[in-house]
Formats: sequence, C-alpha cells, structure tokens
Amino acid sequence: MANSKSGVKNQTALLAAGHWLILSVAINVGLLLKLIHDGNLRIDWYGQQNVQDNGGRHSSYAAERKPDGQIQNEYINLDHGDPTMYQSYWKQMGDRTDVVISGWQSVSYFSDTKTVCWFLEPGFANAVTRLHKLVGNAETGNRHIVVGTGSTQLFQAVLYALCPYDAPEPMSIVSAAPFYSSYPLITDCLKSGLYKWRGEVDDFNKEAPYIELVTSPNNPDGSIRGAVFNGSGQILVHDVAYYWPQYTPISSRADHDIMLFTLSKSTGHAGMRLGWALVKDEAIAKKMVKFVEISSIGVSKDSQVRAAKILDVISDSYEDSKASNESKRFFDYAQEEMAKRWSQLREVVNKGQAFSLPVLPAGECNFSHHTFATQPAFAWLKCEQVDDCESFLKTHKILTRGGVHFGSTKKYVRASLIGREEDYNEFIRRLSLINSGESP
Ligand SMILES: Cc1ncc(COP(=O)(O)O)c(C=O)c1O
Repeated sequence: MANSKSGVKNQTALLAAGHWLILSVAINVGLLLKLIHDGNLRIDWYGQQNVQDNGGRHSSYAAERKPDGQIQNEYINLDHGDPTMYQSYWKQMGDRTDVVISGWQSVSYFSDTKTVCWFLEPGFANAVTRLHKLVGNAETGNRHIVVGTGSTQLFQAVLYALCPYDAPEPMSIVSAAPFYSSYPLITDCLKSGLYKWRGEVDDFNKEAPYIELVTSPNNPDGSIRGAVFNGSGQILVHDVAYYWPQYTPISSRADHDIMLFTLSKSTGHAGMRLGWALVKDEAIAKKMVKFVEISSIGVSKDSQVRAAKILDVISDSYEDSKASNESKRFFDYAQEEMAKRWSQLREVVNKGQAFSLPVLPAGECNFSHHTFATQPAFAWLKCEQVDDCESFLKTHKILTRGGVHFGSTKKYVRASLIGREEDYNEFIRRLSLINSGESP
C-alpha cells in the first residue's frame, strides 16, 4: 500500500516535472524568438551570443572573425576601444613571445622586489623602464612604479591616494570635454565621500585642492593637451595611455608627477589587464599601493611575467641587430597601420559632406624620426547633417559611442580604429556609401 502510494506520488511528480519542462522550453523558445525579432540578440557565426544592449556596450566579443563577405550585413562594433588590430602582429611573431609558467610559480602573494610596490615583479619593472628609455616617451628616473590591474585600477588608486580622508567636502575631479567616458563612471560608481566627478565646469573653488585629469593624446578626440583649469588648488594626473609612437610623434620625455600607462593601448594586450603608474612622490605611490592591496591584494604575477616578455621582445627588436632583422619591429608596424587607417578615413570623409574630423597637429617623432600628424586610436567623427550621430550610424549598423558620454553633444561619436581589419574595412565601405548618398 505504502509502495503504490509512493508510486502514484512519483508518477504525479514526474508528470508535473514533464509539464514544467515543456512549459519552460516553450517560454524560452518564445523569448528567444522575440529577442531575435526585436534585433536584441544575435547568435553569431562563431556560436557566441552577442547582446546588443545599449548600443552594443558590454556585449560579448568574438575570438575569431567571420569568413569574408559575411560581414556586410552585420553590425560592426566600433564602440569599445578593443585593440584587436594588434593581434595579427603578435601572431606573426610566432613563438618569440611564448612564456612557460610552471605550476609552482605565482604561489606567493608577494614579489621579490625592493620597491614600495610589494607586488611588482622585478622583470616587469625592468622591462617598463627599458622600453620608456628606448622610446623616450617618459622620464623614469626618481620615480616609483606602481603596477595595477589595468590603468583603470590605477586611476582609482590615484583618486584614493590624493584625496584626504578627513576633508569636509569630496574633492572635485575635473577634465576638459571631451573627456574619456569612463572617468565619470569610475569616479562616481561608489558615490565616494572622498571625491566627486565634476567634468568640465567653471563653478568650483579653484583655490581649494582639486584633481584635473589631463589625457594626452586625448581619448576621444586625439588632441594634445595640457592643464586648462589652472587654479592654485590644482593637482594634475596625466593619463598618457596613448603617448606612444604609433599614435603621435614623441616630442619629449613626459615628465609629470603622476603618469598612467597601460598595456592595452601600447602593445594591444588589453586582456592581460596591466597598467603602470610612474609616480614622483613616495607617499602618493605608497597610498596607491595601499589601494591596490585593499581592492585586490596585488596584481597578477602571471600577467606581469607575460607582459615583461612582450615588452622585452619589442625592446630587443630595436636594440639587438639580429632580432631587428627577423621581422618588422612593433612600433614600425603599428605606426604604419595607423597611418594607413587614418589616410583611408580622411579620404572617405573628405569625399562628401556628411562627416568631418578634427585636424590634428603634426611634428617630428624623436623615436622614429618620421614627421606625421597625430593618428589617434579613435575617430572623433562629427555628423554634419544629422543631430544624433550615434543613432544615425546605428541605422547603418555601425555601433559607436555618442558624444554625450564624453561631455560633448550628440553631433559627435567616437569610433574605434584599432579593431580587426575586416571591421575597419567594412566601416570605411559604409562611410563611403553614406557619403555618396547610397544606402549601405
Ligand atoms: C585614456 C584611457 N585611460 C585608461 C584606459 C583604461 O586602460 P586599461 O585597459 O589599462 O584599464 C583607457 C582605455 O580605453 C583609456 O582610453
């Protein structure tokens, strides 16, 4: 009796589970069809789901591209500054950048360093110093290197280090527009009592301490910048992520008190998540280290070991005549690639009335000895005939980031020029069709 009762119970449970399964499959298929119908979900050729949320921001990325020709009907995503352009160069380098990391390595939190940054790998520090000396883009003497999980973490560390804990008001964080769109998001994300994003403003007390972010070459418009607010309370943070010879002529060694660099935009290894700060003042460097300690107890040693190898391979190719003959050297490749992309972009923009681009300064590069105009990682594109440039380009399946995110207007968008070649070529093809009045 007990057995037949439990048998009935089991049957009922099975039936209920079966109904629930059928119902949930139906609901999910329905949802899926609706998403596809609404254009919010693309199931890509490579089997990844790519959710077009908010203009494609924070959508997933494809590791590999589609076969030629298929791209013509796809959205092309130029919203992020994902430096995938560089991948083809590093593929050509074959095994020269390979690193073997054994299981016994990276066990300790601590690095074998004598610097204030207790999680800094000596090999990485040496490689950074060596490359800056070679390129001549930053002064490294009498400075502390602080490594971070991307320059994004170092930006937060700088804010923490510079803002007194007991100030009556949060410190103002200012930057001339157009400014890098992540600054306001990072600054205000935790509603800190230490600092507050103000952006480009005039109504703040310039006599009291404030932090001005100076990004040069600037993201998004590529301009070469100095401080603009010039109050007696000014503390400057220089974000020099793009001060490398593929983007702009190196005119002198940057010699600022606090400079932020990143692997993402120098070698293109955004996925290693490494940045470094060159900091003059020891107390500030120590507070930055404290922040990294509190927020992530250091920075991946594996990434630092890999990054050291990449940076050393670049330096070797310029310093060692045998290595220099083996293949094209990194900055030569990257400078030429950026020059090619900018010349194609300017040509297509100049052919019609729909768009315009900023005019950027030219000069001789102390590193390459070439004379060229700044050729930034992004195009700061102005739509001359429509008010909402981002939406307009989206109708042509080109995803960009609208000017409002950078403290500017909807007339502008930022489009990444450091993505994969096929996306870039398709972007040029579509701009050309728009400019000639045809529908892509
Ligand atoms: C000006 C600027 N600073 C910082 C970063 C962030 O770099 P990371 O990838 O090292 O966090 C970027 C990335 O786009 C940037 O453009």
